[in-house]
Amino acid sequence: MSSESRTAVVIPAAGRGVRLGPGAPKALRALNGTPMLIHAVRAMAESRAVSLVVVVAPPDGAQEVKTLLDDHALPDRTDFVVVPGGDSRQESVRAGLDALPPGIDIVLVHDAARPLVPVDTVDGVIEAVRDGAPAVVPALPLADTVKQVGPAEAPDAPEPVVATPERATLRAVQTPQGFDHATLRRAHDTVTEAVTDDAGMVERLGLPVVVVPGHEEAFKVTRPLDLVLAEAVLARRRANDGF
Ligand SMILES: Nc1ccn([C@@H]2O[C@H](COP(=O)(O)OP(=O)(O)OP(=O)(O)O)[C@@H](O)[C@H]2O)c(=O)n1
Ligand SMILES: C[C@](O)(CO)[C@H](O)COP(=O)(O)O
Repeated sequence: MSSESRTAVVIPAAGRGVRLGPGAPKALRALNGTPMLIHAVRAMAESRAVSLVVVVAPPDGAQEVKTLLDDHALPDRTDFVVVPGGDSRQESVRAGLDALPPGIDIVLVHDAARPLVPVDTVDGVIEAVRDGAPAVVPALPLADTVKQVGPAEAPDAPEPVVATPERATLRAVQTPQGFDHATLRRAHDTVTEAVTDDAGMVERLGLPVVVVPGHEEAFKVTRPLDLVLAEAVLARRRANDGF
């Protein structure tokens, strides 16, 4: 695929953010006074390769999201579309794919909940798809040892550990994940099992998925402490911009 290939991003932003606790839908909560979704949209539109961003809004929040995008400065070279999402991330991504116009060669899928991904990570994913990989995930090695557990023998009993996977072979996967458009479309048209990421659907087609370096700042805002970390990262960026 050449550097002329047209790249779009689907941003699933329709989740509630239950693990973050009560409040507005997660993507609409503020970081340094700006909705998380706007940070995520800016992070993706910062890549010069991205010409279209499809935001998948909470089912009852599409108009609110359109207004948000209108009210915040975004690059002129990028087009924006907003569609309502579904009950699961997988359904929301599919709604975003359905909104893509003809002529898109590369599709990135990026969580609104990863608002601080650096543009170099985005461009690294795009480059790997351009180089011929049908599916690309940014990922980091694990810091913790991971245990596989079995079912507890009683509701109050502790879970038994059944295995310790070799940590050196494990990676924590982030977004944006990048795809040849036809491959991702086929995956969403074919795979019916519930999966937690889009690359997992391509794996089920038997096609290769490759890893490129992720970034610590591409972490997912999932629990309350992640908000503290995100604010700290933004404060550090502001301080660095001051020099
Ligand atoms: N029905 C859904 C569920 C999730 N997402 C999006 O998928 C991304 C990753 O999901 P996650 O972090 O799990 O978000 P939530 O589902 O909102 O979190 P929780 O499970 O805590 O409710 C988020 O940008 C979220 O908005 C979505 O578009 N549609
Ligand atoms: C897509 C993802 O962010 C990759 O790590 C992750 O799988 C989303 O999972 P969640 O269950 O929606 O938090």
